[in-house]
Amino acid sequence: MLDEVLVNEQPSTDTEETMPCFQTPGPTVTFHNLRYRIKERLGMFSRQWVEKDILRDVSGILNPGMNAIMGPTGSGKTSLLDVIAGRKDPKGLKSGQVLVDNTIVTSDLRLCSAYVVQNDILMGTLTVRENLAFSANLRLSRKEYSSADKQMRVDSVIQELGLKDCADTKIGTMFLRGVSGGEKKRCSIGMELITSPSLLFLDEPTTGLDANTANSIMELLQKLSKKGKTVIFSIHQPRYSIFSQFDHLTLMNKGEIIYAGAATKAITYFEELGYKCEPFNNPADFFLDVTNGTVLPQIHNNKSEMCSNSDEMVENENPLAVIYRKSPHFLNVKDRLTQISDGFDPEVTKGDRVGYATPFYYQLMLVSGRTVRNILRNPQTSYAQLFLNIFFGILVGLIYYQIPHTLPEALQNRTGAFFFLVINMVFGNLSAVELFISERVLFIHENSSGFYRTSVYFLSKVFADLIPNRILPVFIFSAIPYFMMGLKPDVEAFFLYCVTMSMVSLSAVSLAFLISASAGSFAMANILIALPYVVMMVFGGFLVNLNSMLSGMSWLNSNPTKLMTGDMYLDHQEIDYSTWGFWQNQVALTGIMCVCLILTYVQLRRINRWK
Ligand SMILES: Nc1ncnc2c1ncn2[C@@H]1O[C@H](COP(=O)(O)OP(=O)(O)OP(=O)(O)O)[C@@H](O)[C@H]1O
Repeated sequence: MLDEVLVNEQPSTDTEETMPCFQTPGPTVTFHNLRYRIKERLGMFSRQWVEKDILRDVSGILNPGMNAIMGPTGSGKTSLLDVIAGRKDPKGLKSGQVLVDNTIVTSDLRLCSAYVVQNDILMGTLTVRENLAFSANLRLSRKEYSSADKQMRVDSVIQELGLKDCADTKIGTMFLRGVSGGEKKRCSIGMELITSPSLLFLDEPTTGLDANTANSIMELLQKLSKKGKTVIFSIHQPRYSIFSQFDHLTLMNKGEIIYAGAATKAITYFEELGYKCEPFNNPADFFLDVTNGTVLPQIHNNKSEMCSNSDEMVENENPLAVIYRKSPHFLNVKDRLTQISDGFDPEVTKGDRVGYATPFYYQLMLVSGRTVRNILRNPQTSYAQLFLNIFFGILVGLIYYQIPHTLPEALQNRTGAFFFLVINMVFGNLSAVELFISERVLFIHENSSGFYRTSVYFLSKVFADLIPNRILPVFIFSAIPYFMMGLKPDVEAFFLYCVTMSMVSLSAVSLAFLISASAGSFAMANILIALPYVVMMVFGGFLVNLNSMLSGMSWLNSNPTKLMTGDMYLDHQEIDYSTWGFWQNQVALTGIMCVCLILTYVQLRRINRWK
């Protein structure tokens, strides 16, 4: 049904707004002599690195249909899937290449294929339908699809994936019970099927699901593959009903392929090597037992001798991998790969026209809309921020209620009150450090799957957080103590006071954003943010006289407020209270804010998207 809507899909010719997809039937993916190496530090503080090959010269051909990559944990299934899908850091690829329909995909295969990650990454506060609509609106070109078309596409996916009953249920968050695990997985697959890709990658699609749900997910994938799509997935230990749906099986062990070919012929292949699968044994379990060495060859022939006698092998060589490389299966694959390599013209490339499906302003509108909706449906932080500001506003107002105009209280209380206000502006914004940490995985996934640009995400978060959480509460907080303390009842003075408070708040928030985009965890972010805040507090001039401190780093021990007027105090502190002196501070705070925001954006662009 879904495909009926999509069969005539033609990629647009517009470079900016095109996301070419391989047409149905899906492409044939070939990988030639892939060698992938990672570098690991020997110890936490060690300067020495060890290199480890996690894919050792693997080659294969994956045609339209159900292509399973199986193997014990740590065998390299996910790594192979990621390298083929273009999701693994290319720096580690020491040799080999991946061809899709005999051509190199130069631009980004990530943008024209679909990849369903193992842990479902969805916006928990949105419903299934809203999540799917978000994907449709951002990933289908507006030139080709009207709103009604997109709506129809969302409905088809819901129908196709059996999500009708939970279409209007929220996905769920830590505080909100949402759809079941199986429905979440279906929704994750649906997010990708929206673009009707004919090449679909899935990383362990059944992990964490009960047997029936896992089965129904695999039936769904099989249905898609029967319509001509190339479905490639890694899977750990499937039950028989799932295994029987595989067309092609790639069996891996320690970064090498020990069998690749028709799933139905795998048992015969291993039986020829002397292994015996008991009549009621699940073939998938049998293969893993063979791979792990738990089962040994029972019938003895030349090949089985090789399997059990590893003395003949070069050290670290896996006998099963060596036998596979000498098998007719592999020689056949090798022949076909050689033919492909011979006929392959490196100049002809595919995917040059990959780009975002929608323009910047449209992405900004949709992503900001989702962010605002997320805040409204998850308003705890905003309420807490508002409550905190009102509480502290009243507290400061009560402590310094109607500040006297006579010395020394007039001066001492005013400096104390301003110190308290500024500190509250800074520390009251600590919650901003969670902004880019809590959604980091979602951002990386959506950004690398071509939903939106980094700048769009950055701007939507900044605006959606700044206005409800940072600017509105500041005005409420500032107004309460101002009038309670009985400060100058003058519109201009109140306005300048609000500007100063807002700028202090915004620069503190920007610094928190920068830390949030740079740190990988809350714990780290909290440590990093405390440092500049405490330094600013100490060096702010309220606690230490800067002049005396800079000259001798000695503590101020005279009490300047005793016999001084306000002007004298400011002079003593060498604070310029002329008009320019005032605006100088605002310019400095604006500068800090701009620098922090620019660096935050740079950090977001630098976030490592590779696995
Ligand atoms: N980026 C990386 N850095 C360090 N080690 C890595 C990296 N990627 C993969 N590895 C290592 O390579 C090996 C294969 O990992 P991979 O995730 O591909 O295995 P897998 O077969 O999918 O395992 P599982 O079923 O447990 O997910 C593991 O030992 C893993 O620790």
